Amino acid sequence: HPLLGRNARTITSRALSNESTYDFVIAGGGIAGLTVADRLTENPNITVLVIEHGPFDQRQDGVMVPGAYFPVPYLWLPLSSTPQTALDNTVYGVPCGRVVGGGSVVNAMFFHRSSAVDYEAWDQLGATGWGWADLFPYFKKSETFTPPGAAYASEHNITWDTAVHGFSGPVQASHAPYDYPGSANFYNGALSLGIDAREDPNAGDATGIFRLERSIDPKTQTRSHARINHYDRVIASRPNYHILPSTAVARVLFEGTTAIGVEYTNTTSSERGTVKANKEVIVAAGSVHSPQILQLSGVGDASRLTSLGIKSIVDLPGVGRNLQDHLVLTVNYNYTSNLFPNSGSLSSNATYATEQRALYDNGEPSAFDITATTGNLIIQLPLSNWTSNSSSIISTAKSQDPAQLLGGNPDPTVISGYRKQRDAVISNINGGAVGDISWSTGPTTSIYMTRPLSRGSITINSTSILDAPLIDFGAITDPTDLEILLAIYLKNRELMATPDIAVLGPIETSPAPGITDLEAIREALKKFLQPSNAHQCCTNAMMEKEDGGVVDPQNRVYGTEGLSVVDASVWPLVVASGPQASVYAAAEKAADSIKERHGL
Ligand SMILES: Cc1cc2nc3c(=O)[nH]c(=O)nc-3n(C[C@H](O)[C@H](O)[C@H](O)COP(=O)(O)OP(=O)(O)OC[C@H]3O[C@@H](n4cnc5c(N)ncnc54)[C@H](O)[C@@H]3O)c2cc1C
Repeated sequence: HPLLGRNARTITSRALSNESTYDFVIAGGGIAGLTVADRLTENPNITVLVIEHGPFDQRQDGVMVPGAYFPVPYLWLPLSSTPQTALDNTVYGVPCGRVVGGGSVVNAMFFHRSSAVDYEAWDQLGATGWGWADLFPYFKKSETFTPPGAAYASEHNITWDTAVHGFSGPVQASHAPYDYPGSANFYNGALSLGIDAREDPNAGDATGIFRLERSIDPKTQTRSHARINHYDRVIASRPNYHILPSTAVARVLFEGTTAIGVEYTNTTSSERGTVKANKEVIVAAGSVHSPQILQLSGVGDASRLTSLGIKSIVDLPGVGRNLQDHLVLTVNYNYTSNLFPNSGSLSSNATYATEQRALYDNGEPSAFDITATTGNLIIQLPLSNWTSNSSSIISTAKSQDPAQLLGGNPDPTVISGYRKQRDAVISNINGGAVGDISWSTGPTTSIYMTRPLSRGSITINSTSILDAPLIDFGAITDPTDLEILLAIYLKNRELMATPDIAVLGPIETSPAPGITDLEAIREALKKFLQPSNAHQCCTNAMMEKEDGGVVDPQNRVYGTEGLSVVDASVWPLVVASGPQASVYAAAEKAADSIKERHGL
């Protein structure tokens, strides 16, 4: 092979010709893309080219140092939503990473699995073979977990179950060796409300209160991201693994319905070219951009694509439908007697910040070990633990007409899949978590709504990859979601009123200070709600084609040959935890499936 033998860290388009051929071409070098590239190139006879829209990061503090996380570099800018009809037509930013390593380079580094019931729902919805027991070995394979020291762990209520972790995988995972004193108040306040302490959320039950594991190398207290753990880690011995950065995959090239390569364009020089794939084109551009690439390639709703002048290769109306994310509501407080230090201290107290930075640089426990502005603890609960009103919320959910909710005359297959998803979500609503509360110990408490019933979409609006697609979160188009959010918000008021937290003197400043009328609270929540926590998924769902599905359980795009999708866009349902641990595990599983079908 002409490209073998070059141990190129990166490859430039000048080194490629339109005749250049790899076994696999991967569109998008984020978490899933680099995980799969790493596993495929374990075989020295297999060549892989990853084409990534963004550049390599420069290992600056904003990437590597948890406490220096804000402002976040390498976000995809500008990227915005369509006006959100249920939120007064407000337009919101769409947070995504655009860098080699994708979301793992810019995310808040929380690294944890969801409850088994979430993956069981995938399996039931058509992702056959993707249940908890199927994914479990891949969760272990993906991580090297380093538990904290015993004394520190017992002082800070950190517990874990060794049997469920991996100890030789690529992602370095650990607990922060530092915490603010207010965390104890949060923890004890939660227990006093009857919320269970979970020994280890990674064991199949991710409900209760627990300390968050992070994708951070405990030896250096720096981010373990996909470029480090699935590229830098192996590249010295992999001349068969190439990355072409700062280049957009413009479309997949077909011969009939067989994918034979891709067309790409440099994102700054607009230089264009094509490259061939012998065995497969693997799409891994994330849940916003993977459906965009498929649609631009003629894979999607045929009538929509034809109206833009794109030749239809396969009519798959589910491409770009089923967009899900976690919604975020920030509740702000002034504290009359908060403890020092807290998560606000790094920005408000220069002496403390200088002292903590010196400790960090010296390798000692420091506030810089914690992701800036976010707490170490989280509460995740099912609906019936947030509210005594769950049966009335379930009735609201059941009374909705799925076809009406989707809007825009959706294909009957998409409606059919949505109905099945709703049944699965509603039947588990008192099982797995539907939302979270995390108090940073400083001015902000974050409420996450992690089990939305509303659905959004990604739809191309031009024939160019350099134009953003229409991104419609469909936020709270199902009014049930607002009721669930309201329930969590009200529970948070109870939490803040427990003696352990009340002693700190929290005074709410937004979104609904002093308001008790429920309708007025709903309106206030809508004003402060963010439709995205950067956890977009599910836009190329692994479901039956008759249910609006896009890929089969081996990640292959229906109606095509040589084309697969491996990123979070293939999930049928969003998981009710930070997604990245599940993206790594699902990509490990996809890599095994690809190897198997090619006899590798
Ligand atoms: C700000 C932020 C904070 C987050 N915090 C957390 C957290 O704390 N915990 C957690 O679990 N999850 C978190 N996430 C989410 C998590 O990072 C994502 O779920 C995960 O990265 C998704 O993986 P993926 O492989 O599907 O896509 P990505 O990792 O997003 O990778 C997709 C890649 O494809 C590239 N691409 C797009 N279009 C093209 C194209 N046309 N051609 C070539 N390349 C293309 C993109 O540049 C990107 O690098 C966060 C995400 C963000 C953005």
